[in-house]
Amino acid sequence: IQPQARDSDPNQQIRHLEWGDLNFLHTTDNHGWHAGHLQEPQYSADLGDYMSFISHMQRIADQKGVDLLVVDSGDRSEGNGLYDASDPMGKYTRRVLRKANHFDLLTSGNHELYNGTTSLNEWREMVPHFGDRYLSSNIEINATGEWEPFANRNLKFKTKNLGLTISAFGFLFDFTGNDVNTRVTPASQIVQQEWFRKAIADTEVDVFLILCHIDVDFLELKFIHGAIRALHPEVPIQFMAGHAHQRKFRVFDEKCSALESGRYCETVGFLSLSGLVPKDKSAPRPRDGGKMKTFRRYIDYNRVNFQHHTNTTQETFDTEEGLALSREMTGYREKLDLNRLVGCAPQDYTLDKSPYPSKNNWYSYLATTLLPKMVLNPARNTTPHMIFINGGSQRFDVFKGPFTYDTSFLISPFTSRFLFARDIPYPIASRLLDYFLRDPSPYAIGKGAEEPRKNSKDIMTAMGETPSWDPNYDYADVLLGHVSSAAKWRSRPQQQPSTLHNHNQQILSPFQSLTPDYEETATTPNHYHRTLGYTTIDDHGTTGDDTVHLPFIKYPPPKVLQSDVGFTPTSLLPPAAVDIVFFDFIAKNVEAGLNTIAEELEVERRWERKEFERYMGQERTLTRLILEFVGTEWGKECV
Ligand SMILES: Nc1ccn([C@@H]2O[C@H](COP(=O)(O)O)[C@@H](O)[C@H]2O)c(=O)n1
Repeated sequence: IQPQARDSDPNQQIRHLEWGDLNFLHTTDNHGWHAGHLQEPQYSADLGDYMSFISHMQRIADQKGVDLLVVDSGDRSEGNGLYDASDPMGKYTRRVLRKANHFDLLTSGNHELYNGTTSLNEWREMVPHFGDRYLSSNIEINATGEWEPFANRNLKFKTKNLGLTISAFGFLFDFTGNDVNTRVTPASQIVQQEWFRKAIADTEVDVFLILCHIDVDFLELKFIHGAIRALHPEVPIQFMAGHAHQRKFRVFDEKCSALESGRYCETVGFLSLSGLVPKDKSAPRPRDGGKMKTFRRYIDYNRVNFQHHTNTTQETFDTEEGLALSREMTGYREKLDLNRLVGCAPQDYTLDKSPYPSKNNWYSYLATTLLPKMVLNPARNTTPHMIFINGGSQRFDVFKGPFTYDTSFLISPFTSRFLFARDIPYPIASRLLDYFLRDPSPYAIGKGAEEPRKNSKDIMTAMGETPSWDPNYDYADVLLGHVSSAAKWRSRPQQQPSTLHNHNQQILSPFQSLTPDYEETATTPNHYHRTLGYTTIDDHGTTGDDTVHLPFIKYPPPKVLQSDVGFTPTSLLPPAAVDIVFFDFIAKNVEAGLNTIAEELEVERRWERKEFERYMGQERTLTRLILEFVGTEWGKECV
């Protein structure tokens, strides 16, 4: 744990783990948060603590004679000062991850590929270090003038204790926002390639393991599932998924499920498979034979929970390696000056725990206060303008109290530049937001590829081209929006709110009664403390989270926010034309939006991206602007 962080409340109710034959610890979308959450005790463990946890879990697995695999689904990059403040970015993150060397298997996310230098450094430093264990079945890199697989496409191996034969792959969703030095082949094409078909034709495999940076509800998983199931109706398939920044678990069939383990070092996903029978007759027989069973649990990323699950104490938990790694990260954080106090946030500003717009919402604060004050171009300041920011560019809540140099990266890590399109006729400009809201491009977190993924034509084409396609799949649920059995849980009859009480015997609000954990709450002994946290509902029900929490309400964040400067949109006399100011990250969307609207309005003018100009200097990133704003506007007396 880092010196500035605090341990979580030890008096919370924690649900246990059920070990199986093959067990997993899974992380995803950590985005550089390996030093832990300094302002949130519930997620305050760091990578050193996680290493100690893994070593105890490994000991338990060995004692039980079962297997444990530690896997990571990518997006280790971007989103925390430990990653973003170094030059080159990720220098220390990659170093500590190599030193920890704790992954049995890992793969890449989209954030390893947005920036050409990031992908090159990942390929140069991480891929050779992890060797065969770094899996990437659908990414290629051109680092030497030739295209080559980014990492190992498939690994077949036997587990240490039970000798289970695993065939593992690593997939990224159909991502198209990558730099030109990498290319991503859609899963629907990979499943038809010779090498993949040969690999899945293997009849010795006990478990197909698909490590992927793909949300459990994305269509890509159906392609992979369908291709394997067509050859192996009975062999277990396990997806270890990522990308949506959520805790999710989805059942595909009796022997196939997908686990997605949240984000930002808030969650370690635990999954166990029991009832596995090795095809290799010389392998030891698992004790629990019989019907296959899958168990999942989302562990809150803190030392108290890690100790609970390993039956250790403050005195017996830490390993030498874990402590050394924590110290090393403390040193890097000091070197990067991440603890420097910049200002004091006067209140909490949240991305999705308060409605947009409202006074506690960060996007609202940006739109009304910060952007108009900080996004400046002396030559154009007097021209009315609209500033557009894609919602996914803002990554984390601001907490009341100390705002450090590190915080600026947690909130807004990207180095996007501000561009502008000058003198856009108001009738066109005023329709842009609506265009963005209708456009399927990824403006927000976890949204995936640019192409509309629910396009029935694409799906039918792919089905036709995949000879082994399982005709029993119901594609309607993909086309219409997936309704998993989680929805059934949500819609099942609830207890009356008036009969429910929390541990302080307060009557719960009707909203709270919607969360199934309250059925437990009503019968839980009073001595447990309840903190706000995850109350996940997934395909196995309502008890996936290891810690029994009070729920927080989540509101939809804006896909794109608009800040109007120098005019009042409701005025009867709007300006004839405005400047459109935006991140270069959405430049192609602005270009497409302007031209689509112009066409709709039968205006002849068309725009090209090369006409867009810099609104501010290259170094005036939103991260920098936030730092300057906080330093001058928020004061340094934290109460
Ligand atoms: N340079 C960038 C890169 C990404 N974004 C935003 O992040 C979203 C993707 O993040 P995930 O963690 O969900 O993979 C993407 O849709 C953008 O909204 C950005 O703003 N700038």
